Amino acid sequence: MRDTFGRQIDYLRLSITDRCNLRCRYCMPDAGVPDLSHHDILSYEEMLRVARVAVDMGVRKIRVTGGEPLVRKGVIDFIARLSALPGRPEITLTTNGLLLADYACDLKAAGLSRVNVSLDTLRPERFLAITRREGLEPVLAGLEAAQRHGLTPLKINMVPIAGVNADEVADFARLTLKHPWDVRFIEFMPVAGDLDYGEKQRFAADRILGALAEQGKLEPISDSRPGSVARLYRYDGGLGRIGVISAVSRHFCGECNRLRVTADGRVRPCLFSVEELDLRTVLRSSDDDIHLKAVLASAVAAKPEKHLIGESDFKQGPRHMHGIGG
Ligand SMILES: Nc1nc2c(ncn2[C@@H]2O[C@H](COP(=O)(O)OP(=O)(O)OP(=O)(O)O)[C@@H](O)[C@H]2O)c(=O)[nH]1
Ligand SMILES: C[S@@+](CC[C@H](N)C(=O)[O-])C[C@H]1O[C@@H](n2cnc3c(N)ncnc32)[C@H](O)[C@@H]1O
Ligand code: SF4
Ligand code: SF4
Repeated sequence: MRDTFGRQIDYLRLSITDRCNLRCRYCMPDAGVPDLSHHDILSYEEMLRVARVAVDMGVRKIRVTGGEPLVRKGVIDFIARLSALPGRPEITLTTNGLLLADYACDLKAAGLSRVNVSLDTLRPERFLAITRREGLEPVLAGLEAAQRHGLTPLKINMVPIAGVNADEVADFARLTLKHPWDVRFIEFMPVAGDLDYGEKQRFAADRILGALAEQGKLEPISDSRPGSVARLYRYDGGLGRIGVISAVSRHFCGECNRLRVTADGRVRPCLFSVEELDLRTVLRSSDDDIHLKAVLASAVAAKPEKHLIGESDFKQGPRHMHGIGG
């Protein structure tokens, strides 16, 4: 699939739930999310059909996300069926890691290739302040389990916020000296307007790089994979790599290779789309895949050249990140 700007779209981000066992302040309201009825959420059967058709149209990588994907019942079996699809797409997962120690072995056996784990602090009291829940220890155990079971290369995603956790950038970066992990720092993105951190607390890539440089000399690494969102570096002697995902200050939209499907069956041409396409109605009204293909092709055709953050016509959509999947 090629979009109108010549970009090859071969990466599907599939959100399997909008619910979560954490309440990160920049992602989800304190009260959680209103219950969607069983009927509103795509069944695994429906998602497998979407995935099969997308693979048929050229998708090579599927990322399972959420909300927290590991809280949806039956996720292991779903991943096993995804990874067995004709065309054998690469199946990856983005998780907060809380349940990873319990699931890592089964995820690997189900055919999952690797995991990206979101973690914003290495300090227990801050973990509670940021996520409104306890849980640092299980996440750290989850990282070790994922490494042990070969869900690698393991990536950690950290969103630094000034005055909250940005002073831990160097501590996170130092993890790469001892572990073969990619530690990636992500700029906060204004997806929906009413969450906890404001514009003043953004910690942009230049500040991240400044904090990293204080630790030692960063060697840039070139990443030839198309569609990679991070600029990569390494410290001398480090086992792992350091990434900076400058989604706002220096976007990577020219390399965009992705489509998103939400748990309630909408396709989003862009992470920041205000308009979505309704896949669910089409899924439920016809068994002929031709209609499904047409919706996916329309979403690809509707991909914008780039996001408009910082420009006068940028509009925030109604969905929070937990309803999109990152
Ligand atoms: N602006 C923007 N940010 C993205 C996009 N895709 C992922 N991100 C952000 O990058 C961060 C890391 O995303 P992940 O879920 O780990 O996925 P990924 O970076 O595509 O994963 P890899 O396959 O390991 O490269 C998250 O905060 C996402 O919201 C995108 O298309 N646009
Ligand atoms: C929405 S979560 C879904 C998967 C899983 N629950 C997790 O936390 O990894 C995916 C990613 O989005 C990131 N994220 C959420 N809100 C964000 C925001 N406003 N700006 C930047 N990243 C955000 C999280 O840090 C996480 O890495
Ligand atoms: S970032 Fe992930 S873990 Fe945190 S509230 Fe959002 S969905 Fe849940
Ligand atoms: S912001 Fe939109 S166009 Fe840019 S990389 Fe992300 S999804 Fe693609």
